[in-house]
Amino acid sequence: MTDVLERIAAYKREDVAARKAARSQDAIEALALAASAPRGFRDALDRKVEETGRPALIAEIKKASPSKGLIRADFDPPALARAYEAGGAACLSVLTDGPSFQGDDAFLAQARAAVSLPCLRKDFLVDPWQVAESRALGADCILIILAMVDDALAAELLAEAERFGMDALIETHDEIEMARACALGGDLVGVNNRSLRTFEVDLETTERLSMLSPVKALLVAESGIFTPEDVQRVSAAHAQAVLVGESLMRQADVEAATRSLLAA
Ligand SMILES: O=C(O)c1ccccc1NCC(=O)[C@H](O)[C@H](O)COP(=O)(O)O
Repeated sequence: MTDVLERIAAYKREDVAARKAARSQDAIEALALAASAPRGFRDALDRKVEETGRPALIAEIKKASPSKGLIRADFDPPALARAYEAGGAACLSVLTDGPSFQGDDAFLAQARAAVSLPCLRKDFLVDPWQVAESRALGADCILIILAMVDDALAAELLAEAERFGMDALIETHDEIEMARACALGGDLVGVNNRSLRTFEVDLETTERLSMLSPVKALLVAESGIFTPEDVQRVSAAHAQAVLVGESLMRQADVEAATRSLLAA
């Protein structure tokens, strides 16, 4: 039986093939180079940690997910981006995948235009062409999910991100992926507390893997963070940033909820 990650990878490959047929590498590179300059994503996280002495927040704009269905019906990316910025987020993560997350490429540009925060394009990269596309859409950072790509493709995605002046968040979920992240040499490493195959969420994943992360990398704890105590817990395990979606997306007052989450 295929799991959700395999299903997503399969439709992404088809989608990318169609997008590449419509826009050559040269055409997408021209758009990437014409996009407004990248905002330093890792630098913004470093600055926030320095300024507050607490983990920095990557706040996610997420309408729906495969594990939870519809999360927020009243969905306005620019308003959500402004609420996150006012509440103290360091960076944004914007889901652009349509079939599984009800995302849209346009959400990224809309959210980014509303704030001065750097933005991660949260999507599933299976082809280096998507890095130039992400930059063309305005992304400051891409996501490399090691569960979805082999080492050669991960290295290509990372090199493309560097070529376009972007950051790359390298996502891991187990010891083998963390060893692969160390070998890749990126400086922004995430531990996803959610298994993207079973949807099981456990903050112990961050606790287990954090000591294995590359020394020079900033460590991001991703998924399943609902309370200030959860932030404290992953901070005690040396996470310097948290990536939070659902718990903030479900609040009526997103700005106040963001501030409360960071108040610990
Ligand atoms: O969220 C899901 O159900 C999901 C399923 C399959 C692949 C990826 C998935 N989520 C992507 C993420 O990593 C999360 O959106 C992100 O870490 C925020 O998580 P949360 O705070 O738990 O919404």
